[in-house]
Amino acid sequence: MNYARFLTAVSAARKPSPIRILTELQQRSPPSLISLAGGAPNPNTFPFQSASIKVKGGEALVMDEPLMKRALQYSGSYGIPELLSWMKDLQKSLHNPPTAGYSSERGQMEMCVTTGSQEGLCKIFEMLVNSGDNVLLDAPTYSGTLAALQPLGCNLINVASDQHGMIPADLRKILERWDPADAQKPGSSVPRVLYTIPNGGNPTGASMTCERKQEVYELARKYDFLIIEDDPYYFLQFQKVSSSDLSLYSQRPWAPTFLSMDVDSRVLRTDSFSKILSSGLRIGFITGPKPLVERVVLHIQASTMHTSTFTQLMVSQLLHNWGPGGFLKNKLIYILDGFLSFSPVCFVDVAEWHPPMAGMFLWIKLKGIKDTQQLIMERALEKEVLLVPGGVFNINSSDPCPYVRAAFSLSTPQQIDEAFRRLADLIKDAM
Ligand SMILES: Cc1ncc(COP(=O)(O)O)c(CNc2cc3ccccc3n(O)c2=O)c1O
Repeated sequence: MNYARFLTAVSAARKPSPIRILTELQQRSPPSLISLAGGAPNPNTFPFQSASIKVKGGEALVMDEPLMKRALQYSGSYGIPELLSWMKDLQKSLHNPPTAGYSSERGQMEMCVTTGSQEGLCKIFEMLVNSGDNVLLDAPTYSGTLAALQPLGCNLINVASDQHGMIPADLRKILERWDPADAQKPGSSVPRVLYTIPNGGNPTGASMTCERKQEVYELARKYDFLIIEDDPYYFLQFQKVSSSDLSLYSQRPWAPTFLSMDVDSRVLRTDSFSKILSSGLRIGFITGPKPLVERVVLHIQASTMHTSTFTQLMVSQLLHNWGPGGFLKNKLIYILDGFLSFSPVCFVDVAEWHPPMAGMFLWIKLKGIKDTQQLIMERALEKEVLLVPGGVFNINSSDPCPYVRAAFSLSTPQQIDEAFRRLADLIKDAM
């Protein structure tokens, strides 16, 4: 793969930070090394001495004095080694990416820790998207992605989707505007990036089938574009997995990921611990070709420097205590029966929806309502119910949109029923 043609001028201009090189050199050196190089503060001056964090149903995480000094100090921009190696093992076990065995030049699988997958997305977009570029994505889509992409001045091209995710036939029809042979030509307008949320889409709850992913990947090969697989709801797929035995993952009932079919090293995958361990800890991961992950890390060096060392160490201790099998056993059970059995009678005559396949959202079309913005932002609060008007998930948020997004992660089944009873009243009043 010729990655140079995918980089923005800003990303191509980034150079390794000399200070960060020294930090990483020091971290790889024996304790006998005396460094007068890095401008790191002396942890003996820090007020925090140790910590013990109680874990539900498991052993406490202990940070004794030496570990606390490390936790409070600068660390490497890729992420701390023990967390990265744990995640690399998990990615290889779950997705068996062809790129794991590639050379660096061929796009060997590499990873870095990000401060939430939101940071990862933001830095990936800054690396790949120039003003005026054509970017493919299924809409509606995550409003945080639109917020990161639209200020870059790119041209967002909406690929139709349904309850099974992006529709390859529509993507093919869009791409027929271009000759694939032009893709590598300088100044070509052939799209170079496709963004999608393959599981438990936000806001739709839709998940892509294996067949659709394969068709999209073949189109990516034909027109030579990169795929950004934003998958924070991967572990929130409702089809139960019978075993936490990693070796069985190749037969798991879930559709394979784009990462697992990436023979060309053209997939950048963002994962997140927000929906399964903690959203406030801000831990995400990028998995992708080494030449591209390296450039994201250069941006991290010049911005956040690295994700909190303390947070990374805390999560790493938990994951090592659980082991990969324990992690999957602990975190794959995410069934909100209350919502999945959701079918309040009061609601079916005023709205329609598809049951979500994963994630935490329901995408609801309100019958007889042209645009939900005013209904939700002005009238819903009177009825003491709040949802997100669907327009915020569309490329043109001012276009009328009859949908609302409901999140079912924070409410009890009883609260959900009551909320929809109130919404049904609101819709009937409005009609
Ligand atoms: C598809 C997709 N990709 C990336 C992210 C970012 O997750 P991170 O790993 O935590 O950075 C998200 C998070 N989505 C949301 C976050 C959120 C935070 C506060 C309040 C509301 C929020 N609502 O509504 C959201 O949908 C997502 O849905």
